[in-house]
Amino acid sequence: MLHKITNLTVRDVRFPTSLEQHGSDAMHTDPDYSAAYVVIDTDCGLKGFGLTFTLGKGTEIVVCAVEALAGLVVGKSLQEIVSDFRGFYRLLTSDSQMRWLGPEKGVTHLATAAVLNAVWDLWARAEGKPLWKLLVDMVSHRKYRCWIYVLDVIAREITGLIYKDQMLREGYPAYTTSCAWLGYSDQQLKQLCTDALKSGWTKFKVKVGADLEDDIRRCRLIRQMIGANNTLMIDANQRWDVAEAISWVSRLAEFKPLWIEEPTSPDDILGHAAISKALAPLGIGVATGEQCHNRVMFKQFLQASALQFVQIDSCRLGSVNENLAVLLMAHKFQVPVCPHAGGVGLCELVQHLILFDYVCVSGSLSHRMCEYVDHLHEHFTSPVVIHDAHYMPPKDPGYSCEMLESSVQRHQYPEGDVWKLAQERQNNCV
Ligand SMILES: C[C@H](O)[C@@H](O)CC(=O)C(=O)O
Ligand SMILES: [Mg+2]
Repeated sequence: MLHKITNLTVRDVRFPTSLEQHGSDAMHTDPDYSAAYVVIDTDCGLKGFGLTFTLGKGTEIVVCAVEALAGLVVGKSLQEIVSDFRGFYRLLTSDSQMRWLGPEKGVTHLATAAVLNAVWDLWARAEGKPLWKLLVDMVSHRKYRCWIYVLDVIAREITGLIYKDQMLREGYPAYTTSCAWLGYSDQQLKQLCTDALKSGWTKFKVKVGADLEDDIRRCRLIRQMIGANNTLMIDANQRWDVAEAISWVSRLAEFKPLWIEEPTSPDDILGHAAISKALAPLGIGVATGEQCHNRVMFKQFLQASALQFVQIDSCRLGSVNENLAVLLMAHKFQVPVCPHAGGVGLCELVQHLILFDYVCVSGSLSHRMCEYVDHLHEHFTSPVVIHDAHYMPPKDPGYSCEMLESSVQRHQYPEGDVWKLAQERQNNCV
């Protein structure tokens, strides 16, 4: 069957997470976790679902960008796309008028991610496999032709499939960010840590960067809660300049964080290198990637030894195609990949990529773990399964991107019931 694509729709779906400060950090104090949600229809009735993640306002701009790309997708068949996926990736990212808006960064790249995520979902569904298994099988059949530009640093040899059974049995290790968003009270932090420890979590991330004294208090509290042997990470979401990052994190070194995440501007590669060098004697690494535009930036981060943990993002980079390139480069440079997840749908998507990374690329769990955030999974038709702080490999065909239609309708902005109600409340207050 050819699976000719007959239609592409995109919707602005938002969740009012800011009301309870879920997802808050030093730079994003009121995030409403949102998605530009794409559905691809085909002539045989099979659909592909994809999304990219945003924080509320501005999702409508990503929706416009997806609409601008739709004409490049509709009318093509799945076979046509996947038989030259590299060409299709270039088509989406190199349109001679659209590329001026990027290239391969910002809104247009988020839109590319949403569209390509839907295409990969469609492909995995057409093959009747979860996406991670489709990728693993592609490697065993030597069908990897999805990356460009970075061949100079890509490792060609890919390890075998010996780790698959282990993953199916035990799952992929995860850490939680859910206990310590910046807007949570100390009481809330304590309660959430207690619950998480009971559920088997051993690795925790805490938001920092707004106020040093607050950070010291919160890091002390969380370290007391989790004990000396569990793992702590800290995340500043780009709040500092380079010198400030070094002095601030040095003050937090007594709490033994494994990494400082996004200490400064995500574009400052040499700044990250300087921070990495200064913090290495304290045993603190630098992690970044959730706002790293593309594989070319990652290549330079790796070449400059500017990060010690690569945080791929399933919706920031150009979907699976570009994430594969980054996984291979990280392997080449022997830097562990610890994906960014959370948001809405990011856990659902990125679990496929990290499973592939373990089974076919890295074959190692040393200093490797995938982020987990305990929000909004109930809106997906195949939500993540976490067991004993591990991601259990998804079994359903596809890329786990499909949302419940009832959830999409309720949260569609601005006409969904959730937003109409919020608007009415606001009008009554005025
Ligand atoms: C605004 C988002 O919640 C951001 O804080 C997420 C993040 O940095 C992370 O999960 O890491
Ligand atoms: Mg982060």
